[in-house]
Amino acid sequence: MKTQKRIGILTSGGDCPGLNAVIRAVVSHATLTYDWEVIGIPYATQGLLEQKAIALSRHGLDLRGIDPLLSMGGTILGSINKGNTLEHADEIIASYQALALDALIAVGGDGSLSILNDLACRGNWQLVAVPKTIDNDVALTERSIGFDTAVNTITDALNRLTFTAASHDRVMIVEVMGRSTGHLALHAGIAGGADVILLPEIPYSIQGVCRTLAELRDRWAHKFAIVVVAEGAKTTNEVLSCDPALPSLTPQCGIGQYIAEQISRYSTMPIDTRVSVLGHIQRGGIPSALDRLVATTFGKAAVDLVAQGQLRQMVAWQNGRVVAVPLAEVLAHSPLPVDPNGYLVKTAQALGIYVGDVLA
Ligand SMILES: Nc1ncnc2c1ncn2[C@@H]1O[C@H](COP(=O)(O)OP(=O)(O)OP(=O)(O)O)[C@@H](O)[C@H]1O
Ligand SMILES: O=P(O)(O)OC[C@H]1O[C@](O)(CO)[C@@H](O)[C@@H]1O
Ligand SMILES: [Mg+2]
Repeated sequence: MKTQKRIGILTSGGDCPGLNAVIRAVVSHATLTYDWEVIGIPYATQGLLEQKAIALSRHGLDLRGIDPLLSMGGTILGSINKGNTLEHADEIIASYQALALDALIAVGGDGSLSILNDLACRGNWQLVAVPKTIDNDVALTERSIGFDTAVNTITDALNRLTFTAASHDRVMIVEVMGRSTGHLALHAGIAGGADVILLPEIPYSIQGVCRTLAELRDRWAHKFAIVVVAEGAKTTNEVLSCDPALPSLTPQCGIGQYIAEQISRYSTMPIDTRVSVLGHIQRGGIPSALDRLVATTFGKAAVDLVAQGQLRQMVAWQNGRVVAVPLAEVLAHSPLPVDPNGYLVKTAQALGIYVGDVLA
């Protein structure tokens, strides 16, 4: 039996490919299967604060029947990863009632979901969460929307850099995103054939990096190399990853530039380095087939959770299936770090890739 509901959907945190695909799935399933009304809240908590609502319909953005949402990057609803949410918490909580919502589907990463979960607990909202983030650091799910596309983007960049590196016998240092975790660096580094992968979870030493580069050259006549460094990587000495005392670096300098300086300083042989900071290119592009699939199945499952009254749950990808997990448990274990003794790190080491100084 159908029960008329009015549900909201918002996207929060850094944008990523696949957000529009999840919006499409939620709107399709909620309207076609359940005959509910779906409204989009623009700019996450900012839109809630301002009580903004956009009516969403299954073919609302079509042009001559062509549906752009499945393959469009970014989010048509807009997103924020900063703001005055805490200051205006009471007003935001009240907006849920003012907008006459029966439930809210929040698509976000660990930061946003934690904020929204607090608001939901205080306001007794009917909240269902969908994990998205290129960082893949949301716990209890093997996949978050956007990660696969970002890994593909980085891997493509590594392929391109490999041939120019080889042509000039250079060491290419590629700085990638990930905040406090190294999932992006590790996955793309392995897939893109990196020689060195530096992660926040496994401290590195510059001696270890230089030793690897020397061995490549001396033992294998391999005169070029690819170094992938996560933006949050740390040294074994716990020193700041970016040394403001170095003349060419500003306090906000990237770790990629810092590693290049360190290689030049500590390597016993002359090494020509170049640094590429992939930046927000990693958040752009059309979603991969896998991200579209994950987004679509997550969107469908989130609507079903609302229908079943299973609230404060997050949809999750586990063992090739979509399941529901308690949001509080997810947040207690997020951001999820790379396991330094996990199979991916062991695979990288088995192939001779330097991944920092892992303690046995
Ligand atoms: N809706 C929001 N309102 C205000 N601040 C936010 C909001 N969403 C995120 N932030 C801030 O940004 C921080 C980092 O969020 P973060 O970017 O990690 O978002 P996320 O949801 O985890 O997604 P992602 O990690 O993919 O960007 C949060 O801890 C919080 O301080
Ligand atoms: O949009 P901003 O504020 O530049 O955020 C950048 C951060 O967001 C992410 O892209 C996703 O969390 C991180 O990998 C990166 O550190
Ligand atoms: Mg996050």
